[in-house]
Amino acid sequence: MGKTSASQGPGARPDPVRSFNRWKKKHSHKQSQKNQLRKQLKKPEWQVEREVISRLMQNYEKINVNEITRFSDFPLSKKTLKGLQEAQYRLVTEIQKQTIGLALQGKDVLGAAKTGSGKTLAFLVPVLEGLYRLQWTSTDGLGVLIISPTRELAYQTFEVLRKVGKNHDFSAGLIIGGKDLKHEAERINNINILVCTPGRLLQHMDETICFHATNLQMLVLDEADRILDMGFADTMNAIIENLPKKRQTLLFSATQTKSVKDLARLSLKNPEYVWVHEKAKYSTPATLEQNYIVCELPQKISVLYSFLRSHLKKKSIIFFSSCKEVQYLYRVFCRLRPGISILALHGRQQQMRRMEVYNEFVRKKAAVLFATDLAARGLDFPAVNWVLQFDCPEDANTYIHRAGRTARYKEDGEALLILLPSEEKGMVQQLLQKKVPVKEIKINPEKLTDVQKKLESFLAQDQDLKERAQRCFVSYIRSVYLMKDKEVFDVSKLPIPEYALSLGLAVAPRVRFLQRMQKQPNKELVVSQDNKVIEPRTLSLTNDEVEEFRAYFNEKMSILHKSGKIAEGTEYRLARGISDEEEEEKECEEEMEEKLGKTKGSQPQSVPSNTESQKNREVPVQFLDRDDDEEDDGLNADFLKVKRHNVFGLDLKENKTLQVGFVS
Ligand SMILES: Nc1ncnc2c1ncn2[C@@H]1O[C@H](COP(=O)(O)OP(=O)(O)OP(=O)(O)O)[C@@H](O)[C@H]1O
Repeated sequence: MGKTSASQGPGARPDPVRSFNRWKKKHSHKQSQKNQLRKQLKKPEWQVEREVISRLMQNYEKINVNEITRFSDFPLSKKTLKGLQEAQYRLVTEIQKQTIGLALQGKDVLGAAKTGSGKTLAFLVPVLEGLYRLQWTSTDGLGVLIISPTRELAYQTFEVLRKVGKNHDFSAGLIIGGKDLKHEAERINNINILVCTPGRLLQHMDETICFHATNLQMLVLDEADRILDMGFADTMNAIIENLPKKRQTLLFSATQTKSVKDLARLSLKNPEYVWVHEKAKYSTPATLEQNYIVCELPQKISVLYSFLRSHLKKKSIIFFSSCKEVQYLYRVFCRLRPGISILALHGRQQQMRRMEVYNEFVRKKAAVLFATDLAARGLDFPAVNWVLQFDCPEDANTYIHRAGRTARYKEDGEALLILLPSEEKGMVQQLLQKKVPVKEIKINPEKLTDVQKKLESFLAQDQDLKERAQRCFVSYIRSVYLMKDKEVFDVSKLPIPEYALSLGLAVAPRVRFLQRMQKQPNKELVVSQDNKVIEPRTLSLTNDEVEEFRAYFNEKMSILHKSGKIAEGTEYRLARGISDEEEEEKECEEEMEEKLGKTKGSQPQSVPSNTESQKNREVPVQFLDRDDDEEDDGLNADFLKVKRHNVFGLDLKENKTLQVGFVS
């Protein structure tokens, strides 16, 4: 019996190799048939997406604000939700909850909410969804315009857009000036979502031949109140004229002012008004503790120094009223070495430098940022513990914006306002009217260090610094002189010679406009030609005069804009009345940092290794000696103890000896 007979017999088993091959052939044939069928049936991707979109859109009408707690409760695309989740955004804030649904439904929205309440995502989510819904592609051109008042804010919005929109395929661009127009013009046409500043946008509309917004679907005006405060009303009108009438418009603002409502009337159609904190007891975040101190002008620098020495491990922003103050005091404080890293941010810096400073301050755990109101609105610096308003803000809205740089998104924060005795009554009244809960606290005189002598000696050795001190002096006086609210700002009440001394100057520089004013009859009744008694003139400008002045600059600005002769950033300086004569010298902050690095290098005990010394050189002033750090905790606790218990010791208003001490 051979093998063959056995395999061919009736009970024989089939050859497993042959039957596997047969099965395999049959299976792969079936598989290829199936694949072919699937290919025929498979819909194009766009079509599948279309179906998803129409399902999402059907759910728009069902959005119930009361049921929304997370972004995923909104009918949003997978791409947007993924971007939000990856950026750790899950729960919605009140303004997001109330506006996203309305914006998805295609309505125009005017949204107002406290600072730090999440307005950026409230418009970015609808922006992404709007274009997704239309299956927008790069060939469709410009679909969304987001207008921000400042370059910094535009940059920040652009960064958030990049983060949450990274799973979409749209192209986004940032057009804020600072680069040459031609460079931007070459790229502007391939952008679907454009984040920009008003001045630069209008310049492109006027000068870049291929730039057009005929396909525009959505316009977003962020920080609308600031756009208007900066004198961009005419620019905005001109921009809006260039946009298609059929579009959706979202307008966001932290404060509700008359001018915002005017802009809304001009740019929105039957808008939904969402003012989430309208009925709130306070207009500032509940997690923000707010206090003010009253202090004579010549003491302010020493108060600031003492404050910094007490908060060496904190992150603080100090607001000043002019660039020149920031420039001078930044340099002086670097030399004073309070023991913490100091940075400066103001409108006269080169754009690149502004970005560097912004990023550096964001990165640092403990640092102090000396800033003008450029940093006051919209900028989102994480984990800022303190906002100190060194100079009184122009009005309560500016106060709210400045203070809003801390206590953002449920975090704690503290705000301290320094007021001159002449500013106290008017400003506190305004703040209370605006529902800002501020309490007066006192300075602990034992914690004050007088730095005037040190400033004098710096200035004696450094002519450049002296000139900066003089410019700082003039610039501060001018800023008070130009303030609109004469109830709060009265230049005649400033102790001019003592202020000059406190800056380290031996004599007060001549201020032409002050001299002119002093020549005018002061507090005397003036008799007109027809023998009628006319109101006495005070040393300050009248409201009408200031208004006239501002109108003049706004007009000048818009003419310059139209003729393309203006560089961005200049507009704010003009609007604030800082003349061209005073054009700033070249920035030399790096040079200062380098100098400081070298000084440090000469202290071998604080430079243990090469790498460390290199690290140290990267920052202007960095914990220059260890004693400072050790002292920090005690000082800080003391400051807080005194503050919390409201027993700041000596009342400055009553005890003038302290003031004399500072000006002597
Ligand atoms: N849903 C959210 N979940 C977590 N964090 C959020 C959320 N929304 C916003 N934030 C964070 O809160 C902070 C403030 O947000 P945003 O800058 O949008 O506030 P804003 O209302 O525009 O403030 P301002 O009026 O000062 O410009 C940011 O750091 C942001 O990342």
